[in-house]
Amino acid sequence: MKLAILGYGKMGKTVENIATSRGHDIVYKTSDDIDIDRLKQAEIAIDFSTPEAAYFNITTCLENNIAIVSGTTGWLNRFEDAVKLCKLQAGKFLYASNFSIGVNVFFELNSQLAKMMSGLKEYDVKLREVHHLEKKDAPSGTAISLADHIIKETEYTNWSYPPEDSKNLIPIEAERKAGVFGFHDVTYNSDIDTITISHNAKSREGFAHGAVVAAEWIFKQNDGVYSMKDVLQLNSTT
Ligand SMILES: NC(=O)C1=CN([C@@H]2O[C@H](COP(=O)(O)OP(=O)(O)OC[C@H]3O[C@@H](n4cnc5c(N)ncnc54)[C@H](OP(=O)(O)O)[C@@H]3O)[C@@H](O)[C@H]2O)C=CC1
Ligand SMILES: O=C(O)C1=N[C@H](C(=O)O)C[C@H](O)C1
Repeated sequence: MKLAILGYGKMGKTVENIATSRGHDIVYKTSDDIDIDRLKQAEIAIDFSTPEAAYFNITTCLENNIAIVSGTTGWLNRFEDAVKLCKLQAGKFLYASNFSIGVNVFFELNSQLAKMMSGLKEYDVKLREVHHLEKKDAPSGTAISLADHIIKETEYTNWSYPPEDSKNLIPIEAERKAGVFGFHDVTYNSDIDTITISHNAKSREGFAHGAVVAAEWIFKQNDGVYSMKDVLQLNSTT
């Protein structure tokens, strides 16, 4: 594929390595506003930019008939607008708060655990995420996805960050620590015991590999709005 990389930072560079090793051509990469003529040389774009830039990057791709895969977090208040534009343009758009296979398995586990815990009122749930010091947004997109999946299966109505003491809200704690690529845990606590599930990323490779696999996958699909669930087809009951 002829690939554009929008956001040539830590993730953009990792995507470049993996995409090149899988035989793709990087025809355009930028850490700045898009040059549309150069973007149009690509068949598909992968965006790992900033919360401020992502919506513009995604919509620019859709308006120019370039399939777009985005992993940028912290811009989701505009997600539905991007979906509408994708449908209007008959484009291809895939977003994931986390592209790693392990986290997508963890998402399934989290949903199944939430379903099991939903009737057990003696337990309270809490989420925690730890990331490197350069991360711009908090809480992480992955933590928000985990919270949204729990809300679907339980009577919690929303999440809180910074954590609030409320029965209806899932508290999310965020910590910033040098060298952490991405750690998430979900804990159910009662007076009797504690249940915790966690995921720890050992590098950025899993995120970048998942994004390139998602780009290869969407390249072959008809127009539409897709997620990693569509790409991975994980065998789950949720
Ligand atoms: N979904 C997933 O699996 C993952 C998602 N992420 C998310 O991806 C995003 C990027 O993460 P990371 O690579 O670590 O961050 P970096 O800060 O290392 O990279 C972001 C890059 O975007 C550049 N940038 C700034 N403005 C624009 C613009 N208008 N268009 C294109 N690029 C621009 C920045 O340039 P400059 O430095 O000059 O400002 C920088 O090079 C974050 O939102 C992060 O949460 C990260 C890992 C996995
Ligand atoms: O900024 C990061 O590094 C990461 N961001 C994503 C998020 O916000 O969930 C995914 C991963 O945890 C790494």
